[in-house]
Amino acid sequence: MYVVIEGIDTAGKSTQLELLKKNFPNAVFTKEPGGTLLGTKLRVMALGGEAKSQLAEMFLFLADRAEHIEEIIKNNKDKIIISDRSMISGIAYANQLNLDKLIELNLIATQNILPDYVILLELTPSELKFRLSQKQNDSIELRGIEYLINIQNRMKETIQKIGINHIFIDASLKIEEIEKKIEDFINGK
Ligand SMILES: Nc1ncnc2c1ncn2[C@@H]1O[C@H](COP(=O)(O)OP(=O)(O)O)[C@@H](O)[C@H]1O
Ligand SMILES: Cc1cn([C@H]2C[C@H](O)[C@@H](COP(=O)(O)OP(=O)(O)O)O2)c(=O)[nH]c1=O
Repeated sequence: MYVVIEGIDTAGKSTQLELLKKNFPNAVFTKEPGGTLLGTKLRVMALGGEAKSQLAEMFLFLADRAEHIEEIIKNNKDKIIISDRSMISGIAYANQLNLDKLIELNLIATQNILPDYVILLELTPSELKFRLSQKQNDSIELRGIEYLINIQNRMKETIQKIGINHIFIDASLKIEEIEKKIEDFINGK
């Protein structure tokens, strides 16, 4: 079972993943970008803001995704896999091509493998503004509130368009409330 946690930067993914590690001790925890050896190198390049071309940046993430599917997802298909981000981020953050083309490119990278369940943590603009003000931002986060809310909308549109089993959770709820919703969703309650 391949489960992914999605959400724009600061939505609370890492916070919930720490709790999931306690609640699902036998699951395989992974992430994009950077879930493999090659991926750790691609991650540094992708997040460093070095690429002048947005297309080049997108292909770094796609290369990371292709390696991640081959090495982590296919090799653990009998276990519960819980991943921090997925092709949903890949499609939503690469907004220079249309959605159909991006889905096609991402399905090439994933060998047509889709997540079984997607959990999207959803932020309001004001909560996003507050959370970004509380931390040092990387090159993508520096693009701003409107940019990230637009990405969040694209995440929702992508999840609905592909038709993956999903739950959208208000990221401003209490940490424990979110934890409970995620656990119930994964356990099929
Ligand atoms: N439900 C919540 N309510 C309020 N603050 C939260 C909540 N979840 C996470 N945070 C805080 O928001 C910030 C970003 O959370 P984090 O888990 O690092 O997000 P992400 O991994 O999605 O970037 C952290 O300071 C974290 O403590
Ligand atoms: C997976 C993926 C992530 N990204 C972006 C989203 C994030 O800004 C960054 C990944 O960083 P991440 O480690 O998920 O950041 P955080 O913990 O701050 O949420 O890369 C893309 O632009 N394309 C992609 O395909």
